[in-house]
Amino acid sequence: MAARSVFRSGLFNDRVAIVTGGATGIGKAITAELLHLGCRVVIASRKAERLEAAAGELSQLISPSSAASITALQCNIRQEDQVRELVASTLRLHGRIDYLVNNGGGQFSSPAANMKLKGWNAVIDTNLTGTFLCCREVYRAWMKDHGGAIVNIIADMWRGFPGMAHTGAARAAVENLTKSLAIEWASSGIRINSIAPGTIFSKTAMENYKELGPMIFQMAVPCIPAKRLGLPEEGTIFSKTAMENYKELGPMIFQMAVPCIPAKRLGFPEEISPAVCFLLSPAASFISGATLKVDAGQSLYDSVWEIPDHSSWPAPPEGENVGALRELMKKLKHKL
Ligand SMILES: CCCCC/C=C/C(=O)SCCNC(=O)CCNC(=O)[C@H](O)C(C)(C)COP(=O)(O)OP(=O)(O)OC[C@H]1O[C@@H](n2cnc3c(N)ncnc32)[C@H](O)[C@@H]1OP(=O)(O)O
Ligand SMILES: NC(=O)C1=CN([C@@H]2O[C@H](COP(=O)(O)OP(=O)(O)OC[C@H]3O[C@@H](n4cnc5c(N)ncnc54)[C@H](OP(=O)(O)O)[C@@H]3O)[C@@H](O)[C@H]2O)C=CC1
Repeated sequence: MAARSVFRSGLFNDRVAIVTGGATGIGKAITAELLHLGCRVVIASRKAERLEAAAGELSQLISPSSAASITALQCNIRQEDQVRELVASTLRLHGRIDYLVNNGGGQFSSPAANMKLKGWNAVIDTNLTGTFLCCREVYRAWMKDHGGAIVNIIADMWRGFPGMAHTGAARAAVENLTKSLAIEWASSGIRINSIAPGTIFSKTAMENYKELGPMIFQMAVPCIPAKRLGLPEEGTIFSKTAMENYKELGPMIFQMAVPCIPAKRLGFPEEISPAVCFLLSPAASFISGATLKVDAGQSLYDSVWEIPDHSSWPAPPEGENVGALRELMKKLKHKL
């Protein structure tokens, strides 16, 4: 991974950052750019092996004359004691914490009606409670008395998040948490902002959705007049083996988002990290409680969620306008 940055090298010399989820995807790009700018970075997530491998790889990017360093610390942000230990270890190691990037998180894709409480809780605990715990611990242990800057990575949930309702709810809550903390902690000199990425491609993000291939069958249901999948004995599509064949197609859901992105391409982690560095930097010294959408306008445009044709909606109230429309439709039908 080659780190590049539009910012002045040495901008973050002697600064210390914690980046959760800093070993993969967007987090890895953020870590690489912070290192390039001279920062001492602690990356934290659950999978120790992956953390160590990323730390080894990213340390190769640090030039011998740089003040930068990278340390991997295992931490499940859902666990209060582990978050406390992450913050304490960082302070033991570096003696300060200037920046926190709450990037660790994620979800699975599922219609809300099918979600188990355990799955709902896993996503809320990770994205909302995990972010809260990290913010609270760095505040209590360091930033309360010394100030600092925090960036929370959220998501494009502005029109809800159909198919991932749990993460939509959690990210909207983090956006609101960002505003509350911006006010509560202003007097400590803490700035806190959010970044809402559009659809960002990375190998690890893609792998998270590999089980979605079989969903392609379910997605076809609205288009089938019988409103259910056919069975093999009916000579139609659904069978276990047919489904197995589509296992590889899950990651295609990233590609399926492209028509809904005004840029007509996916975003990449290296297009999120400059926005994070900007919000951490002195260039953003008057910005707090804000959310920066980094989505090429995706949130203003189209949705991948298809609503099948239906007639389930309650009828409109009878009156002259409904009557007029009915007459018009009758006439049009007659003409056609
Ligand atoms: C396609 C375009 C997407 C655009 C937007 C993209 C956004 C992104 O965020 S991409 C980044 C993707 N990366 C990740 O999501 C990585 C982190 N994610 C996770 O670790 C998991 O998704 C997690 C948040 C659910 C946590 O997993 P884990 O720690 O393994 O949780 P548990 O084993 O405790 O499972 C709890 C519970 O959750 C339910 N569940 C988990 N996975 C699924 C699934 N694929 N389908 C349905 N339900 C799932 C399930 O109930 C689990 O419990 P059990 O029932 O006992 O298995
Ligand atoms: N890619 C996209 O299109 C978008 C991504 N996002 C968000 O951006 C962030 C980064 O995602 P991205 O890089 O794409 O995907 P990745 O799957 O590569 O990154 C998710 C990271 O979060 C870490 N993580 C997950 N759960 C925990 C936990 N309980 N404790 C500590 N770390 C955890 C993972 O590490 P480990 O498994 O080792 O714990 C992993 O490093 C996530 O919050 C994601 O939801 C938001 C909008 C769009």
